[in-house]
Amino acid sequence: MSNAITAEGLRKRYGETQAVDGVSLEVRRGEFYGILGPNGAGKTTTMEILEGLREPDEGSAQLLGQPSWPRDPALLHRIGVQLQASAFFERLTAREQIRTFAALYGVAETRADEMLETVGLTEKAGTREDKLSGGQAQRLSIACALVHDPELVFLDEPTTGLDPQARRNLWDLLRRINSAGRTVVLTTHYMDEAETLCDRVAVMDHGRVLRVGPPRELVRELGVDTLEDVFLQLTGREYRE
Ligand SMILES: Nc1ncnc2c1ncn2[C@@H]1O[C@H](COP(=O)(O)OP(=O)(O)OP(=O)(O)O)[C@@H](O)[C@H]1O
Repeated sequence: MSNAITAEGLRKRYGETQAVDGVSLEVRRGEFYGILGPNGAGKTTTMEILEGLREPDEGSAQLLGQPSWPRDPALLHRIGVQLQASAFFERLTAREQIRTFAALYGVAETRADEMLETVGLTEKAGTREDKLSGGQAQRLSIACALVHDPELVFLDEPTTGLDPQARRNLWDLLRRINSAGRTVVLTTHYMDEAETLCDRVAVMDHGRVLRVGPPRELVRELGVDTLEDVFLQLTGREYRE
């Protein structure tokens, strides 16, 4: 079977900024894959190209065996993308939001309500999206990305802004999804998160992939103690500004 993702020679420039500068990577089916890098490393742009939301200037990506660009509507049912909270439908409650996403995918309302429960938002089901806290909106966006049980899920910094308990709950949820055979690709600024969840990580900086491997192997190869040390050694930078 083909990889979940195969990307070759991706490049993307915004004006003077070479955001992505020759990224090639492979994500296997069923893998939990992390993209790490300092601010501005090109993680989000790379994800957007992989998701088929952005056209690369050069290079190409295959998503579940299909070209990611031009966007193939048949792939939409098979992938889940966590959108920013600003992409919610205006003035709908949490329940209405996720039921709307469910309806777009032809998924039952009961499944939408279950997902709300899974991310701990049942009590907020009747709250309008603009009245949710940052962490609650974050969890709602993740629930919306997962409502149609996609084979491949993309999450961009999913636990940023969550309190420790919500973060653990989300880790459990992502582990369950992955154990059920789903492929998960995420970006994160938290090295403990990458170490705990990811089968392999790609460390990026300046639009390039510097190194790929299982966290523990990278630690061993570089002769350091933690993934944080790996990050520091490869990028020469702390992982947060
Ligand atoms: N739409 C855009 N227009 C112009 N420049 C952009 C755009 N999107 C990203 N950039 C620039 O491209 C570079 C890479 O940005 P990108 O968001 O991909 O990095 P990132 O690794 O996700 O960063 P962060 O961790 O801060 O989210 C940055 O220098 C950013 O300022």
